[in-house]
Amino acid sequence: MPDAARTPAPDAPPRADGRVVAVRGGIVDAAFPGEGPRIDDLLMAGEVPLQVMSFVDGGAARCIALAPVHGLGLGTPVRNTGGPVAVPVGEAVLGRMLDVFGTPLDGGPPPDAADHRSIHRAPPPLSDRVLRAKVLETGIKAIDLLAPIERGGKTGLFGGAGVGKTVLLSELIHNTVEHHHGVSLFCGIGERSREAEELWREMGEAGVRDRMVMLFGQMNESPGVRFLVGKSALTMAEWFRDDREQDVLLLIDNIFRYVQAGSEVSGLMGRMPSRVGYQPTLATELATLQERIASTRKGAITSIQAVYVPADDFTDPAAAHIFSHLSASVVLSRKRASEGLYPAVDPLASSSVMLTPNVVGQRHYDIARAVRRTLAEYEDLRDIIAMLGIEELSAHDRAVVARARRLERFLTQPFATVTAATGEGGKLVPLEATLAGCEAILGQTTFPRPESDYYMIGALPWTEEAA
Ligand SMILES: Nc1ncnc2c1ncn2[C@@H]1O[C@H](COP(=O)(O)OP(=O)(O)OP(=O)(O)O)[C@@H](O)[C@H]1O
Repeated sequence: MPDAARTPAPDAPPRADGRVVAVRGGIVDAAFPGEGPRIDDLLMAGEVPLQVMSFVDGGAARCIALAPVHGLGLGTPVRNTGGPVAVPVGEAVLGRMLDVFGTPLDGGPPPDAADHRSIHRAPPPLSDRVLRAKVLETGIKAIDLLAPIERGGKTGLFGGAGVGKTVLLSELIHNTVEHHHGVSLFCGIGERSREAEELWREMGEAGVRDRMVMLFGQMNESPGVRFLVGKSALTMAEWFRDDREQDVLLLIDNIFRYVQAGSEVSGLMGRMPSRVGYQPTLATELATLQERIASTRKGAITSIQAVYVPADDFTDPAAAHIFSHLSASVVLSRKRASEGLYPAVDPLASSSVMLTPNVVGQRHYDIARAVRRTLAEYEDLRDIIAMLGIEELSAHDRAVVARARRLERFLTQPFATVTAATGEGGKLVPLEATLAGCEAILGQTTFPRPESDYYMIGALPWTEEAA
């Protein structure tokens, strides 16, 4: 059924009222005397919005509550709005902080939007999609060198708890939103509300709020809200792409929380869990969202998604499924974070489909490979060093270690978003300076400068002697 037909007309005749017949946690069953609602319809049980998820034996609609269910009881009247959850779309949402329904969280009036659209939409057909193979430069050395972000593609920032995903995402927003021609959309799913408020303030201070929309369904919200807020954000992004033919930068913190909300919903619905306790529908649920994040002839949606990795286990089914949708993966490592090597990008585990000679050029490709090789050799030597000491290494291996340790430090970088904590200003490094710096270190055979000189700097401030 086309989406337009599913969007409720404001003057649609009210459908027959139903009644609540069961309430279990966030799940509500509603029975209707005559023609009942359809899947995805939005119902109102008193003040509590419900979305129809399935039908139980006997015909009652099984719904997920999109607000706390306090006050609901058996017999509470249920009204069918006649359409699915719909959000305001258009210029009116720019500069606003909204929730899953497009209701303001910023204290302002509701967005004055001419149009509302269903949040359940099909992805664009394959024939409309385009591949651009262009890189989005971020000014972050480790990312631009080893896992270049694709314009119009999807990038994941993977990491366990507290390794710096949110900090890295904020820095990427800081570095890219200002230069991005088009609009930016930030979608917060299941994270802390405090971080949301900080980001809102920072965006105001940076003066980019009027080109940005922020949507939040944070950790204090019901699983239904966290499950749907990503779709609300995409519906708004699609309007800018399709109706305005603009490029959109879509930032999601944290896509794992979407999977987790789906798993909570599934559990509440009484579905049997699958691998590692996840919902049996994990792959389809993730695909419904990820497939919509697509670039078409009209405009590109570039998305950067933070991905929480439970217990640092990268084989976790949620992490593995998310990974399969991405064109670039920036993996953050706990070991690097513990050594203070921020951003804690793991140079060997991070990757991007952009890192080929055809896209980034032969020189960049060769330097990235040489950096990886040097760091991999150092990894292999670490055990020997731990057991026998560095003195036992050959002169060649000792030079590899010296180069690798300087490269590791050169790939750290002070961030503008953690200035207050570190006492330093942020440093944006052009790709050319990153390449030149790595090339210089790779070419070194003597090492007159101590490793610490390379730590938390921007571009190399001196000319390296390649003697
Ligand atoms: N680039 C950085 N420079 C300096 N410190 C950093 C950097 N990245 C992270 N940190 C430190 O690590 C802490 C945790 O970072 P952050 O909140 O981004 O982690 P996270 O992976 O998003 O965690 P969570 O999963 O709990 O949301 C920060 O408060 C900061 O102290």
